[in-house]
Amino acid sequence: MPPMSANSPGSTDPGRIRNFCIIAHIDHGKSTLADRMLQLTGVVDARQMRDQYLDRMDIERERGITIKSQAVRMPWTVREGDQQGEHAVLNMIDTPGHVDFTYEVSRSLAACEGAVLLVDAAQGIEAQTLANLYLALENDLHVIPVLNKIDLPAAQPDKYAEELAHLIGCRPEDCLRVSGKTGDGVPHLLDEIVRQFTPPTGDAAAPARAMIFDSVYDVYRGVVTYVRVIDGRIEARERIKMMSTGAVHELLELGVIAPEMEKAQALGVGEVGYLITGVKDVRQSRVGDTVTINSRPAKEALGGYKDPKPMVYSGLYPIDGSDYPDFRDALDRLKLNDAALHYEPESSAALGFGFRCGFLGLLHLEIIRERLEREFNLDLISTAPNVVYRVLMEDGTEVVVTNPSEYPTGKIAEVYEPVVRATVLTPNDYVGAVMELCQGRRGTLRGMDYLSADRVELRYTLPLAEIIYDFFDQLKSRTKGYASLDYEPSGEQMAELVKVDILLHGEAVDAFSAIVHKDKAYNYGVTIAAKLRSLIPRQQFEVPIQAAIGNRVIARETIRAIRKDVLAKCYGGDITRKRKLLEKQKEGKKRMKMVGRVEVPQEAFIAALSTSDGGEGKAGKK
Ligand SMILES: Nc1nc2c(ncn2[C@@H]2O[C@H](COP(=O)(O)OP(=O)(O)OP(=O)(O)O)[C@@H](O)[C@H]2O)c(=O)[nH]1
Repeated sequence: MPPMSANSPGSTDPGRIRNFCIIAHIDHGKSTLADRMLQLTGVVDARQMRDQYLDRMDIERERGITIKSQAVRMPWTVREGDQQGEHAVLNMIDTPGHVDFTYEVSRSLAACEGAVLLVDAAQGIEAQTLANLYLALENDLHVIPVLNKIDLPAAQPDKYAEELAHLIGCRPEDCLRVSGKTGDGVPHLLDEIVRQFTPPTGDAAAPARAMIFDSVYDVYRGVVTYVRVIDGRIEARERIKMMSTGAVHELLELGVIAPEMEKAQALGVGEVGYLITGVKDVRQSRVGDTVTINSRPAKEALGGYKDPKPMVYSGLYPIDGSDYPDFRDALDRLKLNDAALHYEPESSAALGFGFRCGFLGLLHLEIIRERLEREFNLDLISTAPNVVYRVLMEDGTEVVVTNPSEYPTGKIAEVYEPVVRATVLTPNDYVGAVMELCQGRRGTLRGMDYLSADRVELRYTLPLAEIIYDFFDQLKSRTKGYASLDYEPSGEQMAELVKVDILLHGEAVDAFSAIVHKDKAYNYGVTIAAKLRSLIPRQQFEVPIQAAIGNRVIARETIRAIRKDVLAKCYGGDITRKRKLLEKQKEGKKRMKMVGRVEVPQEAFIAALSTSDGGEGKAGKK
């Protein structure tokens, strides 16, 4: 070990530092490799080791996915090669792998000089391998291609080294081969990280500038902000300033993660660490923002700060109405840790009081919902997710619609819907199936490339609304699980959309209103109407279920009345008496029809929403 002073936080020579991240398609083994690195560098010993050390949230561990990025400082002494014996400080920044969190990935990348591109040697390149690689290249990172899981019998490292080399433009032998599981090849990878990645450069004398690449809420300590120092130096007990808002906070503590929090006196150029200010809300300390010192502030913020905007909305309602206050408190608590979560109260005739919530995507929605149910013990129902529409009225006004039941009724000139640029990677055999699916979802083919003889990249522009439902499940089932998907927002397009209302006994049921493409309106109407018919019990009177666009009914189902058999005791005999009885019954029914209200058990709504095709799309792992 080098003497403490040379490599301790605040006084580390930037020349010794390497800031890097591991990028990979989901399940290609990023967390496992990170675990091995922690062990090999000695920051976690075997006794403390548990799988996926860095994924701290329970949900992360159970789902095996990384939601929030973390950064660990690891000492490494080069074992072989021309730099043998050099004492380096490695900062490994773990990045989330899912499309919903691309913004966090790109911020983490901006804090690094290099990226380890990890590819499962039994699977080859997948859609997020490409997406992450492009993000890394956009951030000017040096990329080390690495094939993982070489211990697997099904591994084909030679084949995929060719593919990877072709993609990056290097030689197949430049692709390293490791097993995160056994540790094979990992020390060599650590050596190569020191050798190939450049150390950070920054102006030590300039006013401090540090980029926030993550910010998490801790119940005991308030918000913990992860930063990478670009210029200057941040010392404990200084007052820091957030450059996007101008807010000034007292710095209570700073330090590094190794892999638990370790207090330090300062953080210098190129260093990665944490800041604690005592603020209680992550919105005050947002990913992408620049931190400077209040007494000597930097003039210009680091570029690239972006406010995360919700892409998908859904109404969340407690199944038991008396849970509403708890639900509100739970959302307030979650918000402290999630700057991207939006919500406002709404009420629905069918579901009672709840909140309209905005999410980055479907996985984000599922995670929040699961956390609400698990950590706060709430039973919730969510309405079909929808995207945000921009409606231009003929009178020139503009309405932004986040809830279908608030779709304007006046004269509409144009409607815009968000679109995404999607990349699908699929084996050659399934190209036809993928194209059929994308076309059925109003996709426009933008390009097609062969990455190798049997692997094709298809690029589509697709309406976001068409993929938030069951697109991913469909893609997987049509390609026997072989295709992978990645997408990013790509503006909006004009579309012929209509609002379909579902009327129960003549009254619109807000929870089922949906904005759909005009060609799909009929299908939506028929499906929901049929589903409700099967779920709502028969009443004393006839209940029509209608799907309508404006005043035009496009589908109808009827729940037949329970017909009391008034003739039961009237054998044979007098036909006029029979007729009289029937007349009377009809009148009774009529009265019921006019004055009666349909008694629909809430369970029926809940069942209809949770099983509808467009209901809770399963985002799953991508
Ligand atoms: N045989 C073998 N299995 C591995 C290796 N590395 C990872 N795995 C397994 O692959 C699966 C996925 O590994 P993770 O490390 O969770 O993958 P990840 O890329 O971090 O996944 P996300 O956090 O969801 O992005 C787990 O079941 C691991 O046990 C390896 O080198 N060899």
